[in-house]
Amino acid sequence: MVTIQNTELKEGIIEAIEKARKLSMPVLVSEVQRIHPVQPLSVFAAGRDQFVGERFFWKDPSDEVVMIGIGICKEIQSDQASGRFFHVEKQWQELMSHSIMLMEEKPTATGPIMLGGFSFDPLKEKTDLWAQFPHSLFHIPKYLVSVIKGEYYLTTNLLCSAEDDDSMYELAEQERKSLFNGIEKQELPQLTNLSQVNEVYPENWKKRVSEVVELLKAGTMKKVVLARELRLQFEEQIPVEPVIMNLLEEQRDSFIFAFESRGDCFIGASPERLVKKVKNNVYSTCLAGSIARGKTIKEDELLGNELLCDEKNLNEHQFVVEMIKEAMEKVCHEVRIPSHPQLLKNKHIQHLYTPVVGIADEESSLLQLVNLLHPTPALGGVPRKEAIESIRLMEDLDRGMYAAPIGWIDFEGNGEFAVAIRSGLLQGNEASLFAGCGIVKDSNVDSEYQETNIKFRPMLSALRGKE
Ligand SMILES: C=C(O[C@@H]1C=C(C(=O)O)C=C[C@H]1O)C(=O)O
Repeated sequence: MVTIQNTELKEGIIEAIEKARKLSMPVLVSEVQRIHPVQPLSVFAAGRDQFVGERFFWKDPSDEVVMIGIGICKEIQSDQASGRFFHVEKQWQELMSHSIMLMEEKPTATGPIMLGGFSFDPLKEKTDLWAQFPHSLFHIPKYLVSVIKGEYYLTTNLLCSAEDDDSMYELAEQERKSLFNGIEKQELPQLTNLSQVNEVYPENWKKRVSEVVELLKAGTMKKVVLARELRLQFEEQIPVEPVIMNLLEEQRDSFIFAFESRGDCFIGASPERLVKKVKNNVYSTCLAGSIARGKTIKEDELLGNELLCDEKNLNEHQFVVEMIKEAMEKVCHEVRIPSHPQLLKNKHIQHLYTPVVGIADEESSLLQLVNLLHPTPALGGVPRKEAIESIRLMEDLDRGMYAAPIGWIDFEGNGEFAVAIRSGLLQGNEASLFAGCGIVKDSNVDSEYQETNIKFRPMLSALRGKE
């Protein structure tokens, strides 16, 4: 039983309405209370009836932060191509600067939070595939359940305008009661049958890889990441809940995310952190260089050792290390990076992995770091500008939010962004899955193709397709 306490939300709403009248702008009121433990996926499922299309699920690899956003209190977007990170940040800071917070304690990832992300390349022509996701899109959820180090919190966010009155309180109370009523008895919908898997023009993709290899041999570029798409058909509409459940079970050490917008859902299990900021502490990840998992422990070790010694993969990895180091040094007075990569093993794949830790200068912000880091050469290439231009021109794919930053920010500027890989877009009874790999001048077309097949597996398996 989730008990929602009577708190000072009503007084907060009255105060926010008065403030909204004085300032002639809407004012956010945010209330946080502790609640009894509740299954995160049941909260997500409970939002299905009233808030389908307005939900967000997030879990980090260490289970430190689990968040479920239900409903939209306010949407923040930007269609600007240049300066989009700062445009979003400005809107967020403005809203925060006059918001009212009702909370006895301030654990991270509670209170007003914006959840969402950015597209890979705002200059790439948008296709119908991503019509439901603007290039920069964040939701401040109406109701947010956060599980922080085993403690459970419910945040209620309401945006009060001059025309509102205190009946808002009764409405919110009714809404959250009906959301939490019988939550433990929630039954998750079943996954429907997968009827078809189509590779989207694989031969064209291979041709593009060869063209890029020639370009790299001839020119000054060193690396370009090329991605491709699988299109899946199901017998009926794909429910999000069982897909999240499968990802949670199978991809334990990954960021699990699901972002609903206007009927579609972008979902995935990424092993790659772009950046995390807690006060002045900054964390990032260099992840590039991949090989399959072995079928036996012995084979797995052999493959891992092969990867750790493989020059092509080590070079690909080094591009990422150098770029992340350079980017972080712009806003950090201390950056620590181990000199050799280690292995990061997920269920279907292993990678070269180098963690990065920094101490940020006082005035630097999380979105400033996102701006500096996205896209790293793990998803774009080297040099960054030329590689992005080549991807824009040569890749027959609208990446949308694939390979782009997805995550959250709280009112104190703390938060985390993952790189949205191992991901897919659910659209009614169809899904698109995305996977790419770094092309360098000694790339072999068939091995790169095989590598993308491995990278489709986490999502394919969660959708119960053939692995
Ligand atoms: C591009 C993807 O993955 C990225 C590319 C990698 C590589 O080329 O080795 C490894 C990890 C990711 O940074 C993907 O999964 O789609």
